[in-house]
Amino acid sequence: LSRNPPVQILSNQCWHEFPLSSVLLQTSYNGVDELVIPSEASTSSILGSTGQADFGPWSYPLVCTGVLQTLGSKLCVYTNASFGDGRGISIFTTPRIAAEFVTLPALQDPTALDGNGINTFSGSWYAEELPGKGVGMLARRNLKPKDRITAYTPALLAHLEDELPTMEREKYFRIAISQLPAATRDSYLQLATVYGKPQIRVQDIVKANTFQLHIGGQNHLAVFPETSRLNHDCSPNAQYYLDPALLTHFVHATRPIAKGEEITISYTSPLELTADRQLHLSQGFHFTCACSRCTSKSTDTTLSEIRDMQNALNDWSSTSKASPKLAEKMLQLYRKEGLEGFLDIPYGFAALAYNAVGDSERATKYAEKAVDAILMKDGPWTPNLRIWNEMLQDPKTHWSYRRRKR
Ligand SMILES: C[S@@+](CC[C@H](N)C(=O)[O-])C[C@H]1O[C@@H](n2cnc3c(N)ncnc32)[C@H](O)[C@@H]1O
Repeated sequence: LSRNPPVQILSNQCWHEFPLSSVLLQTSYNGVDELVIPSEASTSSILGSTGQADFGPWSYPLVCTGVLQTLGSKLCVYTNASFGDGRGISIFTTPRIAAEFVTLPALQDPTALDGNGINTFSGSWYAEELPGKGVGMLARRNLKPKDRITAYTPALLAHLEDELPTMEREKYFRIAISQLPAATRDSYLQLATVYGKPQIRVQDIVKANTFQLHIGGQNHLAVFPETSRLNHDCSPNAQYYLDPALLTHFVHATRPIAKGEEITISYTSPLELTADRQLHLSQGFHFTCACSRCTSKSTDTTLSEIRDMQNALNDWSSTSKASPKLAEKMLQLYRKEGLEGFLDIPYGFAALAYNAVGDSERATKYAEKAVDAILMKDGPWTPNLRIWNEMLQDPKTHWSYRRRKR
């Protein structure tokens, strides 16, 4: 190579940008009413003489906080009760971000959801009480890798601020939930809690069930009632991503799942050491994970082997120990750990390792697999896709081609 293009170092397995997050709740419990469910009368009183509401895309008059110092803005409750064919959505955010929400395909174009089978039961799952885990989601039929399991929009989205006192925030969250159509409100209120404190029930449900969506330059907590029934496993058989344009949480099978088997996702990075995963789960979600990896003695040893291999494969110096064989071995270790939902990184390393020794055919095969894996883990817009699409355009002109001696 005459012009030495910069080597792209693959970062360590990057965990979801918007993980199922744990929310810090203060615990001051004073003077709060139970949920206020809007009555028929109060609902009809906000409708004009035509029976149509006068609040633009929103179904109720806005209820807002004062200006929050940290945001330089107020936060208001925006509910669209007819969103998603009557499923409804409540958003607690700033007026500027609410205006951005309105421009999203999810709110602009009803066919964007229907046309993609979003909020439609896939027939793949059912929910059932499981010993020691609360309710879980199980496979209704045999599932294949890449089968879509769920695709749902959230009932509640809330700006991730940390200025409102807990009880004050609870008040606005309750208004948001109260304004949802009854079926959505009920399925929200039946979800699991972490603290079991009725005074902060709506936030408690957020704490146990939230994912995060980045909209308008700001993270928002998002609760998806159906998807919330997915329990955690450190070698999950399903993977998820969030689509900010469709406001949708997608879940796909990452390996064959037998009818009746529990469907799981990972709430924490499965590449963290066991003690770190356990700490994250006990602090964030108040349970002790007893999955096969958490109880296995070999998991941490395998993780450090994976880390060493990844470092070697990222080494592009003349003394590098990287080889296609090493990349294949790393792939095997991921599979041994049940990390089929996280194969984008080992597939990517395999693509680079093969291309580096001039085997563009195998490089293409693995780059295609990396793309498939990224699509299930990060969604179609992720910048990481570009890396592999660039290689797929023409592996032989890619910076990695013949970069290492065979
Ligand atoms: C998002 S919810 C999952 C559904 C929940 N089991 C339910 O009953 O609705 C998260 C809560 O489920 C429980 N959970 C999830 N995974 C678990 C696991 N592997 N072992 C025990 N409890 C688990 C914990 O109580 C956690 O706070």
